[in-house]
Amino acid sequence: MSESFLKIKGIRKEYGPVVAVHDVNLDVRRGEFLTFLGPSGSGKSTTLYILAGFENPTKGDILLNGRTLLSTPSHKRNIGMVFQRYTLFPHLTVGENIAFPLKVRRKSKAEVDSRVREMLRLVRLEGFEDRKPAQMSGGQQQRVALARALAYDPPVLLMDEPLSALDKKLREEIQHEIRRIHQQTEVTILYVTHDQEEALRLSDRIAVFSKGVIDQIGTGPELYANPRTRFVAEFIGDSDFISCHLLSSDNGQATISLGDKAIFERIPVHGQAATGRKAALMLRPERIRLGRSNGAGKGLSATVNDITFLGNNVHVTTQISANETLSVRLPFGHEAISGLSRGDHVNLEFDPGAAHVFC
Ligand SMILES: Nc1ncnc2c1ncn2[C@@H]1O[C@H](COP(=O)(O)OP(=O)(O)OP(=O)(O)O)[C@@H](O)[C@H]1O
Repeated sequence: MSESFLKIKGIRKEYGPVVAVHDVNLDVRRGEFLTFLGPSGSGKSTTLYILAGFENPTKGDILLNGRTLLSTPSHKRNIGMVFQRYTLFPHLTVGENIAFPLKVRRKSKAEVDSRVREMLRLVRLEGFEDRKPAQMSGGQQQRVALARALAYDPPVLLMDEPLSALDKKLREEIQHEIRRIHQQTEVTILYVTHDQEEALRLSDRIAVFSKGVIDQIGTGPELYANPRTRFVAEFIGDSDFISCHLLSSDNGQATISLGDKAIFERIPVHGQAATGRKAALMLRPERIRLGRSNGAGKGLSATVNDITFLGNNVHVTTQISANETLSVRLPFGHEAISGLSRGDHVNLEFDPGAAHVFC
């Protein structure tokens, strides 16, 4: 992974009055696994279709190794695709499906046969060569689709929600396979999903889409630890937002008050910070420390509302004011939970770096 070899420059796409993509800019590195993550309608698929050549942008350009792709028709772009709806040819066998893009490229029979065997090995489907797609499970079919897309060694592979039709267990299994295949082939992958867990599991970097633009791009841990917008904070990881007052802000760090007395300092602040204004404090449930209240704690006073057992975690909902709650997640067996019950008074603390203020 080094130099930028795929560049998306100022892409905009209008469908009549609908602006599907406003202004998307992206530098993709060779060998990178980059995921477009965002809610339905945020412009992920449209951006991918423009890369594939199924759609033309209203504005902007796409460069592969410094040369525009827009003048090259879709079938000549040499880009692999695995789409949820871009299914296998039902009348061809698995082997014939994988061989198809090679035959189109007029490869010799010996080359086709050896490449089909290699691809079947890569997706761990040796022995399935003569089956028809209908005789295979959904997960196996997607692995064949992956083999077919990779057969001619494309520099870039586009995947649009390829696993959305599969159940959770199978999805995880194929995610694992996709990761292994990416590491083995070093193909550059652009992957679309609206599932944050899938994005975090697979990607080197994630581009978070919102309303036709990329709100933020970074590795999973970067987006989780340093979300620049409230939207990204809500989309990656779990979070609660409570209202606070901004007392002062300096150099990207804020001092805030919560309720009447609790004051917190050095909290990263985002947006147009205006002293004296109301803002939203974001906290992750797993970054809050919960202790028994002795009335002298320097954190937030709260009352336990509910305790839910979730397997390896325990989720504690606390009431911090008449109409605001805050969730705390603790590992099962944590000493803070032992003997804890509804109605107990507790003290909640967090490190300044574990919180964010959004104005
Ligand atoms: N052919 C089209 N004609 C008109 N509007 C379209 C067309 N294709 C997409 N749109 C609109 O553009 C916006 C972005 O759509 P797009 O499919 O790119 O979003 P997405 O993030 O991929 O969503 P999903 O996860 O639901 O596929 C949506 O508002 C959609 O309705």
